[in-house]
Amino acid sequence: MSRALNSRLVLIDINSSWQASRRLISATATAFSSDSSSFRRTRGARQRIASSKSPASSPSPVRRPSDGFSFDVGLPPPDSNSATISSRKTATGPPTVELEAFLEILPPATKKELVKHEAIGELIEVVMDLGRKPLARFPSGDWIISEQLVTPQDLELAVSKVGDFSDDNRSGIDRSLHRISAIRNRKLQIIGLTCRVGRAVSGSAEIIRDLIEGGGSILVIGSPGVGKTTLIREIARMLADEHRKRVVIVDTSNEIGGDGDVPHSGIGRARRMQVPNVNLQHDVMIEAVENHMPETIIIDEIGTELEALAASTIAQRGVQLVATAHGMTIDNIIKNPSLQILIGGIESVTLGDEEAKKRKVQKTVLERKGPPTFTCAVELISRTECRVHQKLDVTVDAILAGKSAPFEIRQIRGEDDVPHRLVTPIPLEIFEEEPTPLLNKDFASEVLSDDEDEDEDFLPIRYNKASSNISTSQRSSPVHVYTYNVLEADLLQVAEVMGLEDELEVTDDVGEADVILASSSELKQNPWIRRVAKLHKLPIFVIKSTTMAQMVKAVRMILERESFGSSPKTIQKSSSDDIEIKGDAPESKPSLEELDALEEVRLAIEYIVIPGGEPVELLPRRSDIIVRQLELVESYQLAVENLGTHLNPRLQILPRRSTKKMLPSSSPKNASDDSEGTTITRLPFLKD
Ligand SMILES: Nc1ncnc2c1ncn2[C@@H]1O[C@H](COP(=O)(O)OP(=O)(O)OP(=O)(O)O)[C@@H](O)[C@H]1O
Repeated sequence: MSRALNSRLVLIDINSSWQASRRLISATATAFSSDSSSFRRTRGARQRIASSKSPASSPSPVRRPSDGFSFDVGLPPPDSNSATISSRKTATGPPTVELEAFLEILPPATKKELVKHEAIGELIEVVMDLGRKPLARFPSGDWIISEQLVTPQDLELAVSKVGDFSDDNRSGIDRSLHRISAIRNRKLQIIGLTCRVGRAVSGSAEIIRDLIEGGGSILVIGSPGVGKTTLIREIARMLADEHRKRVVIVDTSNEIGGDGDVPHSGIGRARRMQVPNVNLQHDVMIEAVENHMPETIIIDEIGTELEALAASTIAQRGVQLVATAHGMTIDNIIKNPSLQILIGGIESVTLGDEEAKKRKVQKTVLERKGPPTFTCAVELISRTECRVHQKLDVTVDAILAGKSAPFEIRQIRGEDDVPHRLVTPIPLEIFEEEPTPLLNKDFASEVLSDDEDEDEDFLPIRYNKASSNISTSQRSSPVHVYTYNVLEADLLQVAEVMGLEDELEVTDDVGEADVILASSSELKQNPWIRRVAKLHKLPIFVIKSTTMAQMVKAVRMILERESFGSSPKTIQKSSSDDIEIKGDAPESKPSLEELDALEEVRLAIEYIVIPGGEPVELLPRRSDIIVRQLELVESYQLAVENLGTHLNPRLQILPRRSTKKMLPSSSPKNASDDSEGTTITRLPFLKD
């Protein structure tokens, strides 16, 4: 197998203009053909692959104005000459010079075995844990190198050959890109090493060349080891060498520019700032902008809130940012409170009736607070495939609205005998979804029928809102939720953003739970969830997908159930084995208007009156509904006034504690037999 990395030196020499190369790369059907010594691309650009036996032809990776650009696959150590470049061989060949530096740190016996592996050129990591067999990681999987267990001497030998470990327990080999990470025992002695082979992979950023050239800030995300660092190293080189930009790398673990004070040539002309202490990364990021006039800043791993803030400051100063963050998808970033700022931050917004109707969404929505720090985002799926979000703001807005985000899938479609195969962009796909159903609808319609595939995004299963087994008076605060296949952290995060974190708790003891929240797929796969629910007499809320919007709905419905619950109900077994939760007074089921009115009260109190200390005037309502509103205000022990008229009663909730208890009345009249502007104290109150 001869993929780009493990292969011989490849020179791509494009004489056409930069624009031409750009067009070339973005062409959907870019085709290559190759043989052992050369390959052609069908759009006129000339390339040649220097024979691995022709070291003299190895160029500097720096762009030469006269001949377009050139780059090599498999980078030499900076002090090596061209001959060392050409020593790169196919995967089945002997290791390269730089790989040899890596192998040097291994115990001789381990090294001897490892070099025999046919895919040595593709080696990713060697893991050495005290008292265990040494392990090699390849793209194809893990491989036990030898039966001999790792000894303290093996580890000592390795440690003696690498630089000092910094406070993130990482070290490197001078002038190489390899990363050595230590695991320590409680006495801080090193008992394990993860030794990663670092490589500069020229051409690895072709897949997003258009984004790089576009000048926008790029966020690269992907799971550990997928190739993020390798990608941004190449981006740094491209921008510095080919675009002559002033690029500064904030290199926290010396992973991008390699260990030692002279940076690896893999970063080209880009400058590199080392970071003395991992916790100072954000300071160095700001220092880079303030002192070195960069046009682009490259950062590996934005992980803390301070770093995210620094990134946003940098972006505000008009500097292009290229950074990585851990996570598989944008959704992960949105749900990470420390990193949320990178996508603009999120907040919970209560829509007015009209707006809610116009948008066809529930009243409380999550929205982006401000512009994202990055223009676009790249989700690295593998070294050869990524999802591109050209407009991060659009993507984030779509996710928050519970819709599928628009994205582009890009692949490098390589064949074993083709050293490089470039971008195959698939046109932007926008998957429009119907807006999720309104929350404030008749709950009766949300009770699931036997057909579990009912077309609802979020449904309480066999649970009638008016049929809670917990009455308002019995309500335990917070509500304890037991989840199946719904991430606890996500749920709590949503509750926090909605300001409801005190009202909801996730429990891992189903006996303590008030409700069950499950994903529909989980419920389908595990019928015993129903049995558990039945046993504990719990309603099951089902969400179709674990998007933020769905979670918001889930939280709202779970808590609204508490707010609106009426008298204690019982869970009854249906004729089938399924649980059926029946209300004993279906006629008391709240109307849509009533739900809306109560929701208005709840939001006013929880978002404005209590946190902001401001009074809120409610909409005029029918007097029977006013009575229900009063009951709800009473449960918060807040004072109210009637600002309306006899025919048009209207409440104002005041930010002060009620000294009286109100008597809920069943008679609408009670709520309204006053004239304009009279206070609600004319309504019947209980004595203190
Ligand atoms: N395009 C590529 N071709 C060949 N090897 C690659 C490529 N990209 C990455 N690698 C190799 O894969 C391994 C992991 O790459 P890298 O360190 O860039 O991943 P990462 O996503 O930054 O990991 P982490 O999140 O753990 O820092 C390294 O050994 C690297 O040399």
